[in-house]
Amino acid sequence: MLMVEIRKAIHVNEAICRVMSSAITGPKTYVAIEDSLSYYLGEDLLADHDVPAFDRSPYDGFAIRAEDTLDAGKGYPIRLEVIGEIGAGSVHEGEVQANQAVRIMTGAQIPNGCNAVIMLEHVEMLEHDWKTFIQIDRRLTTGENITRTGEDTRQGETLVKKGTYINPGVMALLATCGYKQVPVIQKPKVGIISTGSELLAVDAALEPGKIRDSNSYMLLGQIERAGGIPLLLGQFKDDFTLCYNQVVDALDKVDILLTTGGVSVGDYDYIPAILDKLKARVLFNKVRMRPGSVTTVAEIKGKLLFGLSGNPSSCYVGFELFTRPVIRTYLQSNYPFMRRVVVQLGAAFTRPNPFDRFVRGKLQYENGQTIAMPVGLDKPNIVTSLAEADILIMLPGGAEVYEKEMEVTAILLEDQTGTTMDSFISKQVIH
Ligand SMILES: Nc1nc2c(c(=O)[nH]1)N[C@H]1C(S)=C(S)[C@@H](COP(=O)(O)OP(=O)(O)OC[C@H]3O[C@@H](n4cnc5c(N)ncnc54)[C@H](O)[C@@H]3O)O[C@H]1N2
Ligand code: MOO
Ligand SMILES: [Mg+2]
Repeated sequence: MLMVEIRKAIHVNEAICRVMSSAITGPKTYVAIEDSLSYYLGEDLLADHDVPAFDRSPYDGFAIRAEDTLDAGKGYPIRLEVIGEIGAGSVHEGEVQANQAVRIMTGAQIPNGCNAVIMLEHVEMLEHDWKTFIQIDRRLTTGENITRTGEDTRQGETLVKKGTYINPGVMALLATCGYKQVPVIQKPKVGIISTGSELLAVDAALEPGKIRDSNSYMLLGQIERAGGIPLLLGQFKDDFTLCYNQVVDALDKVDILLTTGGVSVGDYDYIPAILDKLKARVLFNKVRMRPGSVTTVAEIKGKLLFGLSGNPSSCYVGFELFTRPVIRTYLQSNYPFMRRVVVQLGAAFTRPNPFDRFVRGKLQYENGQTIAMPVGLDKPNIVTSLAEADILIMLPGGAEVYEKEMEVTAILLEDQTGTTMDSFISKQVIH
């Protein structure tokens, strides 16, 4: 009689800890600033100069000396002679004297001698003896309407820390500080092998008993969202030698390897045997979670292989919980884990489950309240629910029944900010 292997299921937190203890960090490299979006910064970004580097005008108007306006008031305008004009990028030569003004545009350097700016709309202009004058009927204070040197930041300040996700705002700072080439952490190459004799290519017509391979493309998107470079290595039928050779071949080409399917206890589930033959160190092969309980992670010569389930929802959740933080660690992110929020559950879950559940859901905003609304059928083989999902609703296992409007924790899938492992794990209920 054949014996079915009984696997020891471990808690999700324990599984995360085991994976993270084998996660490695990637090397530093340089990319052109125009290509730097979504990389992680490889060095602290320091201000190479005061920003701005000179006092400048925030308005189109006139640079003046505040002391010349001491006697100005409603009905008692004072008059200044306009002795020049500068646009942004130009500098007024010489020193502005008493009762003189310079017409100035937004962003232009404040001329020497001036200490205030008055907006164009607040003066009256007049011509007299071929000269231009402005009339001002209010008193200005020293420093009024002047953007000060170093107001934004001071030279030497750390503007962005190493390990920060480069968003468009960080790109502005990189440009401000003159980074044509940006130090970043190299993105990991993450290989995808789909296994299953039932799998068809995406452009193939359906045949009896067959399905199109959707996990490959789902994982491709998940890898990119996590910050890795996906490599589609193909779909392979359930044949031990074929799959074994593909895995061996792939391990040479990638930093992290993902397989989908063939990881459970079925007759054609060859991933466990492949890991065995590779003499891989299996970190776990059963997790107390739904979906994704069959997720298997192993280490082979310093590389992690994620044996993700073939079931689409299980594959998706297994990736987000275990592979994503490994990719983010490779990228040297300071916050490799997904952030969570405490929200109201939008629909009841009355079927108790001994395993922790990660329900695909979306955030909704109703009457000032944030609601975690489950999307689609909550079964591992479901693919349609994934399109709408932007959160995983965590429902800790046990005898509990989850009523609508109860407070639950939702993991944010689209958020790039992230959090630390300690903070991610401490928010989960430990059994
Ligand atoms: N006797 C038991 N049977 C099963 C168990 C168990 O503990 N004992 N676990 C179940 C759970 S839970 C899951 S999840 C699945 C895991 O199956 P595998 O990871 O071995 O995956 P496959 O058997 O290859 O396929 C499962 C399912 O997913 C479809 N699939 C596979 N690859 C793809 C793909 N690339 N794109 C779309 N869909 C895919 C496949 O056709 C199957 O329907 O095992 C349960 N069984
Ligand atoms: O591994 Mo299965 O995904 O628990 O659903
Ligand atoms: Mg199977």
